[in-house]
Amino acid sequence: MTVKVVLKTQHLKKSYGVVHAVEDISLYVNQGEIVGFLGPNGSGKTTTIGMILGLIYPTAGSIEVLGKPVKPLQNRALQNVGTLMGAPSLMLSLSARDNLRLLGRLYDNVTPQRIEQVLEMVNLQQDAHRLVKQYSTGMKQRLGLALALLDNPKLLILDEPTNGMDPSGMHEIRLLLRNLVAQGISIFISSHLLHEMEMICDRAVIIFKGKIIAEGTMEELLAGKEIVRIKTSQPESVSDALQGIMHGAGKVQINGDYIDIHGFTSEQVIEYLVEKRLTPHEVGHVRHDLESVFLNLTQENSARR
Ligand SMILES: Nc1ncnc2c1ncn2[C@@H]1O[C@H](COP(=O)(O)OP(=O)(O)OP(=O)(O)O)[C@@H](O)[C@H]1O
Repeated sequence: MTVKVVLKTQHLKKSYGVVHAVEDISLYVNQGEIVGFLGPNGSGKTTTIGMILGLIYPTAGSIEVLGKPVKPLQNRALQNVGTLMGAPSLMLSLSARDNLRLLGRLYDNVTPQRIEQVLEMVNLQQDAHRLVKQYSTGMKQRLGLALALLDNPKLLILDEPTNGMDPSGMHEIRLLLRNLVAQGISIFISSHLLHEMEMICDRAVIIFKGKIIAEGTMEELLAGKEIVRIKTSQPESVSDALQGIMHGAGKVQINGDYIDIHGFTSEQVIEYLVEKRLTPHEVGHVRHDLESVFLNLTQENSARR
């Protein structure tokens, strides 16, 4: 079975005078995937999404959505795309249902049944009659997603949709997005909330200063990069000795009585310790999460520039 690509950018670039907001972004989203677009503030996520949505003219590069090229200010390629950028624009003095009715008028096929369907998809039926000004941040974001879903999109493009939400609100959005994917919708989602994204996404593209610095499935991004943690009563001298032997490779961090060693396997660390006749109290591993992968990558890339 061939995998269908629902979003593809090639060598996308955007400069504002001397500011290179996006330098060379080539990425793709396969049908049925949730792909995270991750990067720190100012790394170029919103600019990239603006170009994908035809809102910003690229300086160079190409974009294809659902097999059609995206041309700025022409929305033909974006007919089957739903989007939510940050906090949604809502009519606070209307109910959620009336917000959906109002926006539904912009589309040809939004029936009252479809409105009830999207309310159900985002789990807002019980509160659909309430004024939106009484809604929590999480409920407003869910209503924003309902608006994005109104026209039956095949692809959702979400820019920081969980910003400002508490853990329970994020949990709901997480379940909701996984549910949408199970129904055949593909999702491209930007965020700097790495822990959240690790739980939501199938794949991630990590950008830094406008360029991709890593991409892959969560398993690929987290694989093969163990942190070895040793416990010792002399962390300073053990750390100095390790750094001396490692010749600048890897990274050694002291945390109280513990030393975390990045970039080496536990066998290598034990070999080094034996060589120096150092005996730690314990040698173990710490689980590598997306946040530590990300921090290491951004530190490495900052050092290189
Ligand atoms: N209209 C503009 N004119 C000049 N520079 C801009 C403009 N828009 C964005 N930039 C710059 O481009 C870079 C990327 O910004 P962008 O908003 O795309 O990043 P981001 O990853 O979405 O950040 P955040 O997470 O803070 O929203 C930043 O340095 C920003 O200051």
